[in-house]
Amino acid sequence: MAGEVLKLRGVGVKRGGAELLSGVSWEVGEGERWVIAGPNGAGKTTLLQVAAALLHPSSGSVRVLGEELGRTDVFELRPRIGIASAAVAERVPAGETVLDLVLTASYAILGRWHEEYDSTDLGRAAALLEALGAGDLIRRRFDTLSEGERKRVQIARALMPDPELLLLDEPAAGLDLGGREDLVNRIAALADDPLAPTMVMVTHHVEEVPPGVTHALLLRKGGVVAQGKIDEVFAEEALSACFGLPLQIARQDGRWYARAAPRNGR
Ligand SMILES: Nc1ncnc2c1ncn2[C@@H]1O[C@H](COP(=O)(O)OP(=O)(O)OP(=O)(O)O)[C@@H](O)[C@H]1O
Repeated sequence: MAGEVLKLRGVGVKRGGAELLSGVSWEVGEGERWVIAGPNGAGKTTLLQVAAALLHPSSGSVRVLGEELGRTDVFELRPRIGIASAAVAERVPAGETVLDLVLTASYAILGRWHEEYDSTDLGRAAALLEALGAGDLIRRRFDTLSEGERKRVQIARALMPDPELLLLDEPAAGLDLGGREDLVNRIAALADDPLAPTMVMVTHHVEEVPPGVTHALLLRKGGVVAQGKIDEVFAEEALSACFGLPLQIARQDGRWYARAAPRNGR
């Protein structure tokens, strides 16, 4: 395998008596593009939070970018990881501008204070927003943006610190069809870019998986159903077991489609 980016061994997470994850072992190599898929409540966000060094597991071991959680300063580790998630978006201070939201990612903080940013920082933030199709939003307040605009700005923020690991939690959730397709294309461009960081995205919908994703992990009830190369994992048997219903899967032009298997030939 290419250089190791994530290594989880027997990871469990318990909260309030509930087992959110159990026995999760998973390795991600440098340059790989992963999707974590599974039904509501499967533990996808929890797993991403562990990978982001935002959540410490109750059991097992986690190594992120060569650092063992529990034995490393997570405040030094976190700026090496870019994350876009609803949990981050919810904590954006009222009135924060798009530019400040992207800039503050350099310090892995939310809310501009008295930090200094130079023209290189400003140029990078502007270029990233431009690349995500959000260049004209730079002076806007984040809290006035549409859902689709917010998603693109969040990805620009996640990329700002030039992370070694990029984590996207349901990047297309809440988008209309045009917005979803636009975002899938933008993530596909990232996935294709050999200079882009190792990437892990979470989704419920196989239709949201961009071409260029190389690996998949299927989660159900906190446990791994299947993981490995996407062509092998996105098979009818494994996806049906993961989502708990018989599915038919199709692939066209690098995109995946799923529907419930017809009953009685209908
Ligand atoms: N603090 C908590 N205490 C108890 N249960 C929790 C807590 N936080 C999350 N859960 C439960 O853990 C399970 C996994 O949650 P998680 O958000 O990781 O799932 P998910 O796969 O991302 O779900 P979704 O697709 O619906 O976003 C859910 O059943 C959730 O209700």
